[in-house]
Amino acid sequence: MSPDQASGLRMMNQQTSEKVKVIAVSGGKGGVGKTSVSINTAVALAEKGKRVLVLDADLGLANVDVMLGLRSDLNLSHVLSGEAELDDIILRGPKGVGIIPATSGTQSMVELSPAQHAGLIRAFSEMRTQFDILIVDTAAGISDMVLSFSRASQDVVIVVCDEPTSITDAYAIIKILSREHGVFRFKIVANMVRSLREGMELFAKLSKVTDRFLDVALELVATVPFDENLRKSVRKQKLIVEAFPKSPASIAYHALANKMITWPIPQQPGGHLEFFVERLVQRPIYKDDESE
Ligand SMILES: Nc1ncnc2c1ncn2[C@@H]1O[C@H](COP(=O)(O)OP(=O)(O)OP(=O)(O)O)[C@@H](O)[C@H]1O
Repeated sequence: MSPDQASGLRMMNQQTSEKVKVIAVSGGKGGVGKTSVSINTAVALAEKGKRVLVLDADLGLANVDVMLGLRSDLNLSHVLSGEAELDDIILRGPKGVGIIPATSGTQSMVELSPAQHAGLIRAFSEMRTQFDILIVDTAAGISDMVLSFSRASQDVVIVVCDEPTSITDAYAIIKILSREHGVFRFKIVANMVRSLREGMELFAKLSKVTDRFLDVALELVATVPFDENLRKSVRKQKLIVEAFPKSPASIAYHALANKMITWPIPQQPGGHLEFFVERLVQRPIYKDDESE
């Protein structure tokens, strides 16, 4: 770490005296409902009085634009290049939820130049926006970027739906994160299910393969029903938790938000945001070339 980065982290330590919870939402396969889970749960958390930031690392701004009608020409890449401050690029969504549009490129965080590393750390350390919870909506697939964000977060939520490709992709991301990045605990959201029972069966299917081949702990943290009102709310450019607060999926997002609030923040130095940024730019510590 360069002296510049170290001083940036120290500064962040002083400024972020309050602990921040960082939660990554991944899934492997696209279209499983990561963004819906991230944004709706973020708004549900905000309704419960939490200050929430969503880092939209999902490819492009299309999602946020379509779902919330928000547009921006600036994203994280402008922050990394020093053209903008993090505070300048934060969009305000419903209930004051802050949204950081990430870069739409596929550049990996571990491949950032030293200057960009320092820029990222400085950007977070100088951020004036105060918040309690950072939700990182990662991109589809298992790129380095997705892996770095997941590794750097305190909790990794994996969204899965009952399709063979979704289960295979969820397994693949859990495998890489556990074998190569030292992440062993995963919180599973069963999405688009028809009943609680179907959600539990889906969880059981995934657990069966992970138990057999991997040394990981999975926990089912939410079962989100298939809900037509999601599509209807997208058409209204509103979130379902706003447009249809009593709808089954909205109720599930609120239940997940209630759980998130209870997830402990580790007492290690990792409780703070600087730990997130430090880990984001670090190379993987664990390397296991064994393959199945
Ligand atoms: N529980 C649900 N019931 C019905 N439709 C859903 C549900 N969850 C998500 N969807 C719909 O599925 C589509 C994909 O959802 P979303 O954009 O949240 O997925 P994603 O995993 O973020 O996808 P990508 O990574 O490709 O952006 C959207 O049209 C969304 O409205």
